[in-house]
Amino acid sequence: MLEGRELSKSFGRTRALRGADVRVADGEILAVMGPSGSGKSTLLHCLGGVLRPDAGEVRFGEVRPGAGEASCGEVRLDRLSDRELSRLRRGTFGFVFQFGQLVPELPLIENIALPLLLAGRSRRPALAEAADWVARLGLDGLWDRLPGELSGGQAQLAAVARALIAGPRVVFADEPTGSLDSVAADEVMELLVDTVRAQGACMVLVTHEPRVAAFADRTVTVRDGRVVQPVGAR
Ligand SMILES: Nc1ncnc2c1ncn2[C@@H]1O[C@H](COP(=O)(O)OP(=O)(O)OP(=O)(O)O)[C@@H](O)[C@H]1O
Repeated sequence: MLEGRELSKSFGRTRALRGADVRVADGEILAVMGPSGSGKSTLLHCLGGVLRPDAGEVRFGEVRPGAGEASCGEVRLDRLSDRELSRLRRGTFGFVFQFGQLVPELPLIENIALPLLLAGRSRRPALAEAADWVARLGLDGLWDRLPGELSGGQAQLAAVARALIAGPRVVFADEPTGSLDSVAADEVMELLVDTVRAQGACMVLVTHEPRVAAFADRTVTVRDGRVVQPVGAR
């Protein structure tokens, strides 16, 4: 459903990606591991349409059996306009990063409702849906707190809820538990993985931690800007 082929990306003289190939199947949770600076985040950003690769292809959508290369359900992200990319990022993809994703001036409930409000949903139903998430996160009573008044774990649960509330087809998570202790990290991972599976979405999960990668269906390693497939991988 999501595939990067021969992806290359440089920042000045730094070659962050050097022909990376990766594929995420429908409903699959893929962990991406590898040493610091090997290109994991750059790969996630290229797959998620945050960065445009210098070379290579990013394909997203259904590849129907027998429909050939140019199946009509498939989109080439690397060829989309900035406007089309931003629509895809807002409506079809969900993002969770390590830090600082909540809008500091908005209360918890409005932070969670934000994707629905940006998509044009009226305020009342959007806030009602966000309130269901607040309850599910066990954060009842904190709905009007500002992000600065939440613990790191609570803020990260809210960031996950915000990434998932609009039902994205692909979730991109870059070190989603990097700033948390192991109890809060497990809570965040369980919420992410359970919801991604329930929604039938797929996920690209960048992490340094084997404990977090263990939540995935499959793990690949990035080394020097290329994806190294483990022995026996599909
Ligand atoms: N915006 C940028 N400008 C300049 N160099 C960058 C930029 N983003 C990444 N790089 C460089 O590209 C290389 C790959 O970075 P990337 O963040 O993808 O690695 P990573 O594997 O995710 O690292 P980490 O595990 O430390 O987060 C690094 O050498 C990094 O310094």
